[in-house]
Amino acid sequence: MDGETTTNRDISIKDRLCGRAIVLVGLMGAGKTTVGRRVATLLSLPFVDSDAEIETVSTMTVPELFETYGEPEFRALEARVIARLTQDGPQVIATGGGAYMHEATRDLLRKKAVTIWLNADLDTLMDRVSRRGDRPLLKAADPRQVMQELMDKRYPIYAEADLTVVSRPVKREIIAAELVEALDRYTCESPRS
Ligand SMILES: Nc1ncnc2c1ncn2[C@@H]1O[C@H](COP(=O)(O)OP(=O)(O)O)[C@@H](O)[C@H]1O
Ligand SMILES: O=C(O)C1=C[C@@H](OP(=O)(O)O)[C@@H](O)[C@H](O)C1
Ligand SMILES: [Mg+2]
Repeated sequence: MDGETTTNRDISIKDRLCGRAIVLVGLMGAGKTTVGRRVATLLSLPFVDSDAEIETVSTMTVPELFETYGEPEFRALEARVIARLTQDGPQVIATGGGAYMHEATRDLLRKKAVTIWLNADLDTLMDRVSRRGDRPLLKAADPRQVMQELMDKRYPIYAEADLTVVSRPVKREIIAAELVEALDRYTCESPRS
């Protein structure tokens, strides 16, 4: 079977979501945007990326928002955008790496979503983020050190997500398939009516 076929199992997962969104959390470079889009295709669900949505509503890029208004304003906007997106029912939402650190966002997602942490090691993350320079937090003298500090601070919080999938240097289709399998198991074991 190819990686893009929607099966009866995938349709059942959608039913068992009972209106919840599938929300990907994790550090920059974990693959939330890339894998999230594939999972949405597999499950025939809409896909939205919170950074892209923020850029649409603000008509600014994420780096411009950080530069013009600072990180606290970006975080406030991010929390509002995610709160709105979770009203829209079953869909796959890729969040920006800092979104799940916001306590009110975590509380909301506990009720409205199945959350999945894409957990990657430092080498994998650095390899992936080094391809683009559009992450303001990494515009530092030692981006690897910044990433390590973010791992130390954020991984205990990401671990609160409903599910964890290990993101590693294998094809993105494999990670997407593992995520769907994890969702299948989880929605069977934790049904909601
Ligand atoms: N499984 C994978 N294998 C190889 N490259 C990947 C994989 N997942 C993501 N990438 C690449 O890594 C980079 C960061 O991925 P992205 O989805 O933007 O991460 P995030 O949204 O978590 O910051 C992108 O260039 C993407 O194409
Ligand atoms: O980790 C973070 O705080 C951030 C992650 C980015 O998104 P990705 O995780 O999709 O790279 C983006 O929201 C912003 O640069 C801040
Ligand atoms: Mg992303």
